[in-house]
Amino acid sequence: MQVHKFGGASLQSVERFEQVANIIATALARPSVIVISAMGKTTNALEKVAAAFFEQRNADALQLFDQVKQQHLTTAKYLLVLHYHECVAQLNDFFTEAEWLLHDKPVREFDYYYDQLVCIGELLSSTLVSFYLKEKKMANAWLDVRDVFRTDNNFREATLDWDASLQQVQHQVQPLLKSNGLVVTQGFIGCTIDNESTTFGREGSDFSAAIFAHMLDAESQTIWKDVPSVMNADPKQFPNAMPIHELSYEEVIEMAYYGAQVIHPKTIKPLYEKKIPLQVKCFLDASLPGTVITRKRAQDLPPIIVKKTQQVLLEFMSRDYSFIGEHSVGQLYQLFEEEKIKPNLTQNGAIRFLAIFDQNEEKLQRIAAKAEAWLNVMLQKDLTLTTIRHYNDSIIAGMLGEHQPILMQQTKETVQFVL
Ligand SMILES: Nc1ncnc2c1ncn2[C@@H]1O[C@H](COP(=O)(O)OP(=O)(O)O)[C@@H](O)[C@H]1O
Ligand SMILES: N[C@@H](CC(=O)OP(=O)(O)O)C(=O)O
Repeated sequence: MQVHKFGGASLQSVERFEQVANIIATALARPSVIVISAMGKTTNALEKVAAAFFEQRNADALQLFDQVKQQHLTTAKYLLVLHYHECVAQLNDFFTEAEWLLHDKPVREFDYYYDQLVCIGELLSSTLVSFYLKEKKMANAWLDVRDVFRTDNNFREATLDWDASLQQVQHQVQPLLKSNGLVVTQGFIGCTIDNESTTFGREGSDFSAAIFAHMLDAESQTIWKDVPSVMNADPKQFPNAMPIHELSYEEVIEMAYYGAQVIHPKTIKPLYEKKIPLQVKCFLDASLPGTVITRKRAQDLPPIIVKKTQQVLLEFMSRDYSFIGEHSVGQLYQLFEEEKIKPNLTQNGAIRFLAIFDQNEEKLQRIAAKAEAWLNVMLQKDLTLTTIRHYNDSIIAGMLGEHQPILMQQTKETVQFVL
């Protein structure tokens, strides 16, 4: 069996739904599990709904949610004739799930409401895909993954209960695959034992697909993207980026760790453990070779560049020339954990500790305020963190130009600098 994942970009318009259905008709083996992300930028839109609700701007939240609703209803109208009413009935169930909550008052933490609302994106898009495949005479079973993936209640960064989830996969998914050939389900989301929805963190659908691949001993997992393959840099930032057709799990895990937004970092481990190849293919042209990721170490890789903009530097300095030792750094990491925020790069000096983060004004201000109890703290915004794997001197010189980096770290394989 195979696992295929279609991300938001592959479902951002009616034409793209048609392309996805063509790929499913022609390029997928049976049985396959099809893991679906939310349409286009729906997750961002639902994040705004959650924020408005939590600030008790219920009317705004309902209005923002209505835009999400209309977008899905319009898509259903364009895609479906035979199965239109059945599909709208299922979409309405999820609309009601969200609206029921949006009329309420928040009494729990933000992350809980975030997950209850944001998970709706995947439930809606997978419903559309499932009915559209039926419309195209492709039998399939739609599965609410919340009945299968058990997680803890660490909302927005849930941890999977592998044993409990494996049992559900065996009891529910395997029979569905046998009888239907195709199972359409959601990425990114799961559920606690108390029936509360959870999410695995932004862009977590690749990870969901890898969980299925691992548990079902898939022959392969394929992620369908809007790029020809994994490239040696984001082609949106570097138009001359080159395709890379073969990569090792290790290389991809490093790329993802440094912030390449092409594959979610948690995806590799479940595949690595079962030696399942990960393919990245282009949904715009399925005949392109794409990238195959396996245990095999690729030779002669070009420099691989990951550029993260909108970075913020927090500089923590000791007040009295005492060293910033393990204890102080440990306390800082505790603050980062409390705020559920991870530094992208750190550097420890005698009396200084530097940490680079993605921009998140509120969280970073809170960390700075708390750390000021024992340290001086400075914050610098609008920086760019560049990571180059397999670098050479000329590429570093070309990227630095006349600039002097604020921070630079270099190992044999990787150089990182902040400008
Ligand atoms: N090294 C890279 N190779 C290819 N694409 C990359 C790379 N780094 C970043 N990207 C970006 O990843 C995008 C595809 O991922 P994404 O938008 O998350 O797709 P989806 O949401 O559909 O899964 C591409 O459009 C590209 O801009
Ligand atoms: N919809 C979620 C999960 C996801 O993985 O999406 P995508 O596959 O489009 O990156 C997000 O946007 O974070």
